[in-house]
Amino acid sequence: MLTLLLLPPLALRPPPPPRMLRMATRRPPPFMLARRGKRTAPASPRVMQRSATGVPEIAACHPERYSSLLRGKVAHMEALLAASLAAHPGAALPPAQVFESARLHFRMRASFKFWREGEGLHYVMFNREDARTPQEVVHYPMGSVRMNDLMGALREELLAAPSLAQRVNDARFLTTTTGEALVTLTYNRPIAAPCSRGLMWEAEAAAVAERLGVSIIGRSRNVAIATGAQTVRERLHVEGRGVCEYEQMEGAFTQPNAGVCQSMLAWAYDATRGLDATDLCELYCGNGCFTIALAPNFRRVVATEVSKTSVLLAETNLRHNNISNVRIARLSAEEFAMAYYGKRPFRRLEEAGIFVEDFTRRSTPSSSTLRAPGWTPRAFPYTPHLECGVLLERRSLSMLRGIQNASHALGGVGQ
Ligand SMILES: C[S@@+](CC[C@H](N)C(=O)[O-])C[C@H]1O[C@@H](n2cnc3c(N)ncnc32)[C@H](O)[C@@H]1O
Repeated sequence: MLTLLLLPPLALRPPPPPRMLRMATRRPPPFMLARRGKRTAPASPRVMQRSATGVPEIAACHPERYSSLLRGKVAHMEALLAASLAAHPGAALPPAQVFESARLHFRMRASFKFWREGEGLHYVMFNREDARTPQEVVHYPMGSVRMNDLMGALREELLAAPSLAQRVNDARFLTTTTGEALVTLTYNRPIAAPCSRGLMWEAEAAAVAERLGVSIIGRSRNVAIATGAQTVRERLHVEGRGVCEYEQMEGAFTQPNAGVCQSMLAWAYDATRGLDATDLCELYCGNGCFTIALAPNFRRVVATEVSKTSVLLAETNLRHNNISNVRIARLSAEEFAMAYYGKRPFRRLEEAGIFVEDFTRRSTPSSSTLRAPGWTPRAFPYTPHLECGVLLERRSLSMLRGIQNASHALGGVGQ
């Protein structure tokens, strides 16, 4: 049996303080203070912080520190995995394959809040520890070049277009390596009605979208208006596998770092070569990012995903890539486990043409065809996160648990 674990990114930071402690230090809500007869101090006005470079520390890249930060993360992960495997003789950790990220302009998507100061409109971000102090982002060196170009141009357009700027809350950029871009603007006002100056959002947004060469989607309560395509098309070059194409959509998960994603897909493709008599079960398949890259290596693939939008995208992506040996079901991983272990049947599986009994009974044990087990960390540049792919050969379940425990020991996951 093949187990390809793609561990979610791990937050290499100390565990949070115990919950009780945090609750004890929290201020009581204002109504409680009023009832006790105390005065509620007015909240101090929030002031936007600017940095000389236009890049707050939270968004800063430090290319000169990248290599040592990555080495530290890999060493930390190696120590955790080695400790977990120590009780299993013969289960030595093979060397990691490490894929480095571009130092700058590696993120294909990002969102920014808007902040108003007089007539001005600014992109801002907030530190995790201080959600009240907006930090101005003039440039975003982590973001793709296309995103950075768009940020300035969109801001200028918004300042000149009253119906677009009025009560705009945030901007979400989704860009691709092919130069396509989708911009989503969210609003605290109904955008289907004219703005206070009598102008319609859709008309102004369509003109701006054309000038910027993007598609703009506006979202307000219960309404979404698109000026053009609602998806962008990404093309990833996966070494050994060729080009994989993906429709992507704002709001449905996409790998943020396209360059590292290509490396991860190439690693996973290479690690699973020679398994064409084997079936693959993929949980959390998203828009089919790994499914499409790996499908040619397997006889059949069953992929599950909980988000309806992602399932639709994955099905579209299978068609675009001419893949016919994959069935996708909208099922949570927990539901799939229930079906797999015979605890509960799910009509959604049958509707997707997946018969779990058939899948489990006819799967071919594959350990004899496996290449050397391996693992690969990939970095989230300048953050404490690390994402690992691990190829496991089934020897003992307790060893598998050891690796799972290593990830839990890191104090949770984060994206
Ligand atoms: C980090 S994304 C990874 C998606 C995909 N594997 C990729 O690499 O692009 C995790 C995905 O799991 C889905 N998800 C979250 N909780 C889930 C659950 N309990 N069961 C199944 N899917 C879930 C999310 O909708 C999301 O698409």
